[in-house]
Amino acid sequence: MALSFNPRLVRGVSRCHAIVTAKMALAASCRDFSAAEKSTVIVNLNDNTGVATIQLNRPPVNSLNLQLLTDIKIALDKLQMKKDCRGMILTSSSPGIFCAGLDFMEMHNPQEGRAREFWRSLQEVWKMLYGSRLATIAAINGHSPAGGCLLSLTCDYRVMAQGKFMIGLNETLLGMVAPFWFQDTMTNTIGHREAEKALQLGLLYSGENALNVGLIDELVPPEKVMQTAQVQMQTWLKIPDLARRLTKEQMRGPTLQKFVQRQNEDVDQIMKFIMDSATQRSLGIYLNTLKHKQLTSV
Ligand SMILES: CC/C=C\C/C=C\CCCC/C=C/C(=O)SCCNC(=O)CCNC(=O)[C@H](O)C(C)(C)COP(=O)(O)OP(=O)(O)OC[C@H]1O[C@@H](n2cnc3c(N)ncnc32)[C@H](O)[C@@H]1OP(=O)(O)O
Repeated sequence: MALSFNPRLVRGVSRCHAIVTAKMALAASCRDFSAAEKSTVIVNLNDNTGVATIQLNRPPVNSLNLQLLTDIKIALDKLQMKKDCRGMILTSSSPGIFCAGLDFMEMHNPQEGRAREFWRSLQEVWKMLYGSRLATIAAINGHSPAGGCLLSLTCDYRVMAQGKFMIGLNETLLGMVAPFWFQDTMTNTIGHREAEKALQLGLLYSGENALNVGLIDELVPPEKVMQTAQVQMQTWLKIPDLARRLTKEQMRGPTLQKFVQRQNEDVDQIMKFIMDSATQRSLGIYLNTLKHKQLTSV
């Protein structure tokens, strides 16, 4: 079967693989917790406030490949082991793009072993973030489709930048089905009826409409996103940690338990789906759509 081939995308990916690690000047009270020299995340912990920041740092669009997922997991592991860390703000080092979702190169004609590892890493990152003991806020400073939207939905609160940015689970537009745990995370946030529409139609919301349906909690000018997230974090950290954490556990527990029960089955289903030629054909068509910039938000 002939597959669509998008040279522009392939160029983008080889560039992505040459990972750029931004150097940050650290304030005296901040410690750099980045996973490694060539990490695709920048992590800082402010010792005075107990609030950490994880910046996705995989230009140009922070698409989630195996390395970025692994680096997020390492960073979270380290932060959650620090007793004095109480909150985490998730954002991007590239204003204009929070996260473009899963890296197409992990999905397009993958090796099965790598694809399994990739999917398990995504599951692990979701599970850690959704069940995190930390108060978590997504500072969504740009586009946030699909897997990017999922990452933000794992957080306790979402602040998004005003502008022409879009957010949503647009999987059906790719001819794909958002897995049940993507769907559950969305439904828990915006309710069943809105999630039914959003998921079936693959809706990408503008900031205003995302605010209207409760997909985000605040919409602010781009330069105020981080500051707003930090102010909001103080509200969350005023609550005694144990009470807040146990409440979160109770609210999210059933979704996490369902996920754990079906986690292996989910990997098998995804593998069957992604290794299928019809899936690869749809994906190829979508990649051409992306090339011609036909994505629009509602
Ligand atoms: C192994 C198992 C895997 C999968 C299982 C299969 C199915 C199960 C369910 C799947 C669930 C899927 C979840 C997803 O997240 S799929 C990804 C969906 N993402 C999108 O649809 C977003 C696509 N991107 C865009 O719309 C735009 O790029 C964006 C984010 C609005 C930014 O626009 P702009 O600033 O104009 O930048 P460009 O479009 O020019 O992009 C720059 C550069 O990046 C490349 N790129 C963009 N997105 C991705 C991506 N997701 N993966 C890899 N590369 C990406 C793009 O091609 C450009 O490359 P260039 O060479 O031109 O610089």
